[in-house]
Amino acid sequence: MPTPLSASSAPDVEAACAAHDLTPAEFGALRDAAQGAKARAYCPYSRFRVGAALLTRSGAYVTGANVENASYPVTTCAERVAFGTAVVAGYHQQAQQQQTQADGQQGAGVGGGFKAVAVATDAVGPASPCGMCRQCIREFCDLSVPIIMFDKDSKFIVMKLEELLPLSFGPDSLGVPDPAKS
Ligand SMILES: O=c1ccn([C@H]2C[C@H](O)[C@@H](CO)O2)c(=O)[nH]1
Repeated sequence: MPTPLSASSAPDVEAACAAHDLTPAEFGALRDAAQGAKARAYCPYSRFRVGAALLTRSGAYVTGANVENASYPVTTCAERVAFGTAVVAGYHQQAQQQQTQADGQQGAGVGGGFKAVAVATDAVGPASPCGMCRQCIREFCDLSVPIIMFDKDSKFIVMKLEELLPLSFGPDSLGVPDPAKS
């Protein structure tokens, strides 16, 4: 995690929801899911717990926590655990929904991409996703998707992906269909 951001200008929940097309219920559920996932973190080396929660456009919540390793670089961040889980469940693109249904599996609630990302830590002041995680989010989310960052006291900051990762490189840069737009 980079240096915690200042939460002094944190907007209140209602204003944040209005600005980012979320309901207060969704906002609360994202916070609870991210903080719940944080409690599952496996981080015996850093002791820095991180939880992530994704709200899918179909209304599901998918979570992840950081999973560390004695070989430090093998560690996976909470955000990337959450996206990996979501991809396997088929939430990342509309095309996956069709494929999943074609495979004869449960299609309900699957597909459609993501509406918001939340990250929770025990830091004083919200901490923001690392560069690698920003790039991972970029793979699957619209640039307008809000990233909500909660600190240990649930103080938060919300920023759009395009603010956290300007001039980003993504699937479209390689001429590949963008999962967030399919
Ligand atoms: O965006 C980030 C940045 C860091 N971490 C984790 C990795 C490691 O376990 C711990 C300290 O870097 O925090 C995350 O989960 N997400």
